[in-house]
Amino acid sequence: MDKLHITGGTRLNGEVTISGAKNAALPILCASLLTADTVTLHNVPALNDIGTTLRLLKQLGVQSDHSKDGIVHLDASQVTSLEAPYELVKTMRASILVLGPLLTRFGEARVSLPGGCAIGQRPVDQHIKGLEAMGADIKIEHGFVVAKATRLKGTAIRTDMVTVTGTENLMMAAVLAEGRTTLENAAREPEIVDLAELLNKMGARIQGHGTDQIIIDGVERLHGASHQVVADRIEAGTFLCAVGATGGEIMLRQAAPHTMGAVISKLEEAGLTIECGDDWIRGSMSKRPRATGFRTREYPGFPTDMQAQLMALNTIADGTAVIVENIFENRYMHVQELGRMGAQIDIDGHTAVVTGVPQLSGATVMATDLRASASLVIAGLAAFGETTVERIYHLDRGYERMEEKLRSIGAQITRLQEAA
Ligand SMILES: CC(=O)N[C@H]1[C@@H](OP(=O)(O)OP(=O)(O)OC[C@H]2O[C@@H](n3ccc(=O)[nH]c3=O)[C@H](O)[C@@H]2O)O[C@H](CO)[C@@H](O)[C@@H]1O
Ligand SMILES: C=C(OP(=O)(O)O)C(=O)O
Repeated sequence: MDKLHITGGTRLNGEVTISGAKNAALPILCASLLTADTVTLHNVPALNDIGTTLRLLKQLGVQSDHSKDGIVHLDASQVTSLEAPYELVKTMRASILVLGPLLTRFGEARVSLPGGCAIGQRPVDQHIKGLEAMGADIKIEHGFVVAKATRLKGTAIRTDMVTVTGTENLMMAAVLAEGRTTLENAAREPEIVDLAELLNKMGARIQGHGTDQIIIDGVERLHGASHQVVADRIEAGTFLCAVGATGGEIMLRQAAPHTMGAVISKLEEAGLTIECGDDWIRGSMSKRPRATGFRTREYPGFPTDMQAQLMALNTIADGTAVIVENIFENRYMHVQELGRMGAQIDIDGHTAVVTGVPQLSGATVMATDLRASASLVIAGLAAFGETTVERIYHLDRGYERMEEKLRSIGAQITRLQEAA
């Protein structure tokens, strides 16, 4: 299993190109199942989760190629299987996103209950409830969601909570359903807007994406389209936290600052100077960070996927920050590892109280999930001495060439490859 070795204490300076968003690219790849024509995607990041999704689609019969420059062509004209097996689904939450497309286009699907980051229970009851409301017959059998329908029928669906992949699955199911579907309490994340824009290019009739009420008028069939995946706001936020922790100046290219309002304003509160253009962000830091409390919320609130990284910045801040994680019940697994580096963090239920220390000290730590891994890298970059981050396969699920990008702006970070 690969590890990262970091020598901390170097300021970061330079330019980084932000990749396409994992959480937009994954549903968009699954959307290719909705048409027999070719879908061409640009700006698809080279990540383990993308590889897993392409393998899953291949197993269903979808032909694809992923070029080095991030272009993927997908052809779902010959779908030969309607089953997503456990082996391909176990590591990745987003694999549940083949359920809606398969069911609505082929009337049947058998999808293993998904894995993904172990940050909470993460049931898929709202996906199932919504599809049942559209007329699907669904059973859970031997760890699989087994769904059947003749043609799904549009209806009004109100999910009990705001769910990102739930909204995506139901939106994809609704595009080929008979009549109008209204999704109430819908998620408003930029990745949902990106998916809806692709679907509309394919001939879908979706309105209201980006608001909490999405209206979808079903059509008989969709056609091929070409689409550029939106920039990864979490990757961009992670790099800004890194420069906030080490000091220095970073220019992020091909970023989407309009999707990052809550993160940018918290980072400014922490002391970074941030300037933005349409597709770039410049962030600089020349002092010790200020303690900055926050509560995670659905978009446009502060994203849970940035909680661990901003916590890492708070560990060396001046003052005490109160952090509340509202989305997932088990998303503080980085706290113990940050503690090994000298961080002072107390947890009480959903609340973490971080008392900043002047300096962290390097240690061997273990990554437990994707964003937890990123927080340990940030802590290692800022710490005095050597840090080894173990189990970085989590990081490889969601960050494209992270250590190369960090090295290009001056970080002393290397990957230690070990035979499995
Ligand atoms: C691939 C992808 O896009 N992953 C993102 C997606 O995950 P994901 O789509 O899994 O997250 P959800 O928005 O669905 O989850 C929000 C909350 O609702 C609960 N819930 C959700 C669905 C359901 O049927 N029942 C239920 O109880 C979840 O356990 C969680 O507590 O949004 C999360 C919240 O922004 C992000 O952290 C993930 O990075
Ligand atoms: C939690 C995440 O991913 P997933 O939903 O794929 O587990 C994430 O991207 O931070």
